[in-house]
Amino acid sequence: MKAIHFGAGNIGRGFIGKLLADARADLIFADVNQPLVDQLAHQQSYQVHVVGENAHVERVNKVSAVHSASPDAINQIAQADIITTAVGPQVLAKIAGTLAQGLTARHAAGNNQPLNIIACENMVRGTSQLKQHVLQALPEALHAWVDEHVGFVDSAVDRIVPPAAAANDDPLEVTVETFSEWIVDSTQFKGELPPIAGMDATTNLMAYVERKLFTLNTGHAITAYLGQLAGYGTIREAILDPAVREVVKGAMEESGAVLIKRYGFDPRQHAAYIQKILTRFENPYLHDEVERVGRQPLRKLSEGDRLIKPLRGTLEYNLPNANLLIGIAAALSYRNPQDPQAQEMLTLLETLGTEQALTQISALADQPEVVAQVTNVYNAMQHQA
Ligand SMILES: NC(=O)c1ccc[n+]([C@@H]2O[C@H](COP(=O)([O-])OP(=O)(O)OC[C@H]3O[C@@H](n4cnc5c(N)ncnc54)[C@H](O)[C@@H]3O)[C@@H](O)[C@H]2O)c1
Ligand SMILES: O=P(O)(O)OC[C@@H](O)[C@@H](O)[C@H](O)[C@H](O)CO
Repeated sequence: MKAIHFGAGNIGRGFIGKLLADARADLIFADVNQPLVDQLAHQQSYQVHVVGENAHVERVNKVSAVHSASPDAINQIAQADIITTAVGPQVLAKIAGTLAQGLTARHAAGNNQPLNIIACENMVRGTSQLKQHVLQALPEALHAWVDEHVGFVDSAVDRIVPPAAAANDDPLEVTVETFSEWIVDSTQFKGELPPIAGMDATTNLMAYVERKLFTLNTGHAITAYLGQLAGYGTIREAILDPAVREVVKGAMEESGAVLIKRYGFDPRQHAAYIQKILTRFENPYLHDEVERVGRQPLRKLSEGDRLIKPLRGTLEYNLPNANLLIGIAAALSYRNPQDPQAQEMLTLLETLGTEQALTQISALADQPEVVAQVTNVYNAMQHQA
């Protein structure tokens, strides 16, 4: 099995790339970070520290790396059996051009073997969105061939992987939690399901994507935003504060009530799922900064993402949402001069005012009452800060 993984970052090296290597795939990382590409190409292996219960170190061997926009990457796409990504939602559109060039070369070479492409990003049906970008970049004459031979497979991916400590002298080493979950949509594959241990297939992907994004990521984001407001640097410090924990747990329960109603999850199992997530946030072996988890607040406040989509669910089913509203106000309060989206959000708040900025950022024009409620909480937070 020949595999190309776009994005040799935390989740790329620490989770998806590792599973592909464990499955004995011939694995090539594709990234834009040239020093990282050079280091991987030179070293061809790296260590993964699995921390928590049964802590141990694993080595990933025999990997190679190319620049993601290079002719090498295009050649590799022409020959690959599986392509995965962990580049960030906003980067999918950027790699679509390279994928389209690779597919064009594959077609020209007469390679009709099935190819499956799986985006492993924190978003709902990210691969389907990537497919649209790729089709836009391809001549129409190739669309039918792509439909026949290339599977665009949506997935849900869960493993907390913060960046390695700055003091670490091995830039390739990654530290990961023990827990991991990678679920793919079995209905979208072309050819046989690739034999990758740790990749589980389902016919009911949406339930798993929303369960993960609207529980773990909802709680994670709120922990980060309330954590920053309370002056904490890490997720662990924040979640150990009873006041933060109460809102985070409450917001996950509010979102959970929507998920239970929508997908029929067992309420007791869902409560256990939330409890396990709280324990994962407390992980004493991970140093996960609130700035990583809170990154790109405009994305996190967008209508289909972890804060607003669960809120919309509570409005649809007439369910409680007081903690989600606090979480949204905390997200608006997030400040980070190093994060372009945090800066853009601040500019919007200053130029438009809170109500109009939130309405625009989160597409809430039809919910003026909710916007007013969040604004009240936000104003109170600014006075306390
Ligand atoms: N870290 C986690 O805990 C975690 C867990 C689950 C899902 N995710 C998701 O995985 C994705 C990546 O997250 P991460 O934490 O690994 O981020 P990261 O910043 O560590 O890694 C992203 C990598 O993508 C590379 N990249 C950027 N533009 C590229 C391009 N055009 N072509 C190829 N590579 C490019 C970057 O250089 C970087 O190495 C995100 O969508 C994130 O939401 C992360
Ligand atoms: O990657 P983001 O920015 O969408 O979200 C930040 C974290 O919540 C996220 O990376 C989690 O660590 C991950 O989703 C755990 O599976």
